Amino acid sequence: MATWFLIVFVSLTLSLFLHLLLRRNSSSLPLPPDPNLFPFLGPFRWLTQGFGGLRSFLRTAHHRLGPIVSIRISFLPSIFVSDRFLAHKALVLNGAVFSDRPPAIPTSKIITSNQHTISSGSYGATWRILRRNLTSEILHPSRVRSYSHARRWVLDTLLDRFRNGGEEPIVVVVVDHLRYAMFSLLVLMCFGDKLDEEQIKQVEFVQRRELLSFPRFSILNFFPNFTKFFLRKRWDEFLQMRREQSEVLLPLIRSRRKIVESERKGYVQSYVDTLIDLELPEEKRKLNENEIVSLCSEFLNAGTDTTATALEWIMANLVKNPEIQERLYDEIKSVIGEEEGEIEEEEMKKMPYLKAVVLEGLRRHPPGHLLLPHSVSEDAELGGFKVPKKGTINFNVAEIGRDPEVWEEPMEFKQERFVGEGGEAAVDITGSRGIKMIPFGAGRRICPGIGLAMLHLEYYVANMVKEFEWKEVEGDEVDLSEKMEFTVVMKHPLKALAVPRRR
Ligand code: HEM
Repeated sequence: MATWFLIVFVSLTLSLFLHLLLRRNSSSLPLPPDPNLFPFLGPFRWLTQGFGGLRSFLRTAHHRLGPIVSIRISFLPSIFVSDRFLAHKALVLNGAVFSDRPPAIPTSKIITSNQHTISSGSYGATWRILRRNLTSEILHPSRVRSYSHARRWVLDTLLDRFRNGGEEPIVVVVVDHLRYAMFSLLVLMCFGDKLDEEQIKQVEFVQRRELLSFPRFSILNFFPNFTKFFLRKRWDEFLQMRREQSEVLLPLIRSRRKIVESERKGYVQSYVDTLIDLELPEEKRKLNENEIVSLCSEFLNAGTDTTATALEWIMANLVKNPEIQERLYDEIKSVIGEEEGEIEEEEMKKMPYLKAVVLEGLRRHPPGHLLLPHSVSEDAELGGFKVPKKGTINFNVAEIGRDPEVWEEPMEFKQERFVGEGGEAAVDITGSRGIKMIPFGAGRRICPGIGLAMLHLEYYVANMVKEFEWKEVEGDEVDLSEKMEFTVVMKHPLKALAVPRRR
């Protein structure tokens, strides 16, 4: 008895001692270096230049101070990491601590219905149930297969637009069509029914307006009590935008609710259907309509802009490098011949060159140059520095994918990196075995849409190249300069001549 007591006593004392020691250690560590001499004033310089300003500011800061820096925008530091080993250590090896999200700023609170979305939710039971619902009910491979008719419908519309009713080649602003196509597809997956062009355009309008207005409304979050008084008009404008979004999405949600409640059998399940009956475990209640609007909005934004942006970058590189496009077309012909009709998903599995082109597109031009902000659930250590609880930490996706230590000539588009032995198989795009590129993030917060996104990218690139030869337009040559919107887009949108392969 006395021995047992002694063992328990010693173990408890030891763990208490270790706990205190670790606490002391992590809290006595310094914060990562701050490039600003005057912490709060410095960021104003790049805030006035938008996200593009932040990017060049970070590049200089990392160059000067190393792969982990901190910047003070509010009272808690924002930490930025550009090193792949540190990213792996935090996101994968220490995922339980590094997977939280910071508390929402006032405008995000409204957009996310108080953090009741997957991307904004704190790391806990509500986030888990929302994420599991999306992955198991909508993004599961068998469910994704059931949407193949929708992908084909959208492809036909897209190709018709490129043909523009005739056989003569036309010049197209590619991204406009790609964006509309991705909206048509995601709106269908979200609300179940094929909507007409007018309705899809309405959804696209309210969603894009929300995405593009982030910089305009971000000022409202600095001292909101003050801005509610002095910037009242801008607050009204912001709230009006949210109301108009609800006016477009709510009728679609309500009509779906009727279908679910009438227990009609035999229809393909949509995302809204899965949300209607979902129970929130912590609050022991179902989602309200406002929360369903936020979740639908998240689904649409997450799956459209990112994919359309990546598609545009890939097509731009195929236009700029006709020899890569021709090799891709040769691969397509070798698998399916020159017959009419779409390339089916099964056939894409026999196209390694296609996959290599898509991966190189994501490496060289990741749609997001940073992840969404992460936060730690307790004080933590990274790279010898302290990461304080509730501070934000983010990872530089673009710098990691362009690291010259890993990628030879990183700014060149070289799809052969991913071909053959030591190629694609050697790069684990999920980052779980080690990070070389993280266009979808890594660890517990990794993009749950990774499978769907890869499918959409491969499917639309392959079918667009099968139907058309994409050529540079004289006077409108491909320019790979970047511009920061919600994602990092082409500063000069791709214009290309779509020449039908069969007339
Ligand atoms: C090329 C297309 C896409 C890219 C490059 C992309 C990239 C990303 C990235 C970088 C993150 C942040 C990860 C982090 O914070 O650690 C993310 C999160 C997320 N993505 Fe995607 N994504 C794409 C497509 C999609 C699609 C098709 C969907 C679903 C329809 C989707 C749904 C989400 C959601 C819900 C989150 C939040 C995850 C969480 O916080 O747990 N994404 N995505």
